[in-house]
Amino acid sequence: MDIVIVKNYIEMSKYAAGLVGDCIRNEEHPVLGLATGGTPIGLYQLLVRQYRECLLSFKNVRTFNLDEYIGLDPTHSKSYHRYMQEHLFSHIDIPRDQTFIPDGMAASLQRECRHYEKLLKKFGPPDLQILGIGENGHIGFNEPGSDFDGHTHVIRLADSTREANARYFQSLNEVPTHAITMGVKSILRSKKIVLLASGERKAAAVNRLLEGKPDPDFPASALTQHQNVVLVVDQQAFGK
Ligand SMILES: O=P(O)(O)OC[C@H]1O[C@](O)(CO)[C@@H](O)[C@@H]1O
Repeated sequence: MDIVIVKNYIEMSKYAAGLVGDCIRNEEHPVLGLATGGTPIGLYQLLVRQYRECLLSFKNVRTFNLDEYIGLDPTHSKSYHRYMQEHLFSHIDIPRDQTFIPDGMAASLQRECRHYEKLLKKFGPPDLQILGIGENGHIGFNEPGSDFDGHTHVIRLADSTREANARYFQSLNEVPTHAITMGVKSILRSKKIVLLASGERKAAAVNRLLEGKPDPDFPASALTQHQNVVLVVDQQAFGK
């Protein structure tokens, strides 16, 4: 794992935007794996800026999001569908049918998981996968105890994740209890993985990741089994 230590959140976002820009410019049909949450918002702002300045086009890009809450309609203000529209898709020239996010409202969630995995196999794997890290070590919504061989599946969110994400909702009660997430194995198929971590809240998770021991109780540790991972971490999250 390559480790890039940057000063702060802005520098982390800039570094990541550089890697995404390189990927889009170098690949004929780039496939990006995208994350949500607070971590990649700065990255998306920079990508939108590069598009507006005509430095980047997303016309040939396909995107796969890691996860979606179960039970939230795509128009729900806290759904990841809506998040992606608000932070990225509605501001750039990516064709709608080239963006994929699991459907958390699907009548059959199991069928939706299989369908998403098929799409990943057909168009993927991502050339570059953006990841954040949960305070409990989750990647996507693969919670502690997740199988490293897992594909896209339904997951019950850990209490610690619901508590951490309650800051995005009006109250803890509103945070969905379940999500669809790409599995650890689906994530590890990506050609390159960029893991972003910013702020003191992430320092313990980053520390544990750097211990380097694969442990299903700490899902991010699966990344130590991948040959092309860049951890972009700011000084606070690195604990220095
Ligand atoms: O960036 P946050 O809001 O701290 O969340 C950490 C990670 O957990 C997830 O929200 C789970 O989907 C990631 O997408 C995110 O990067």
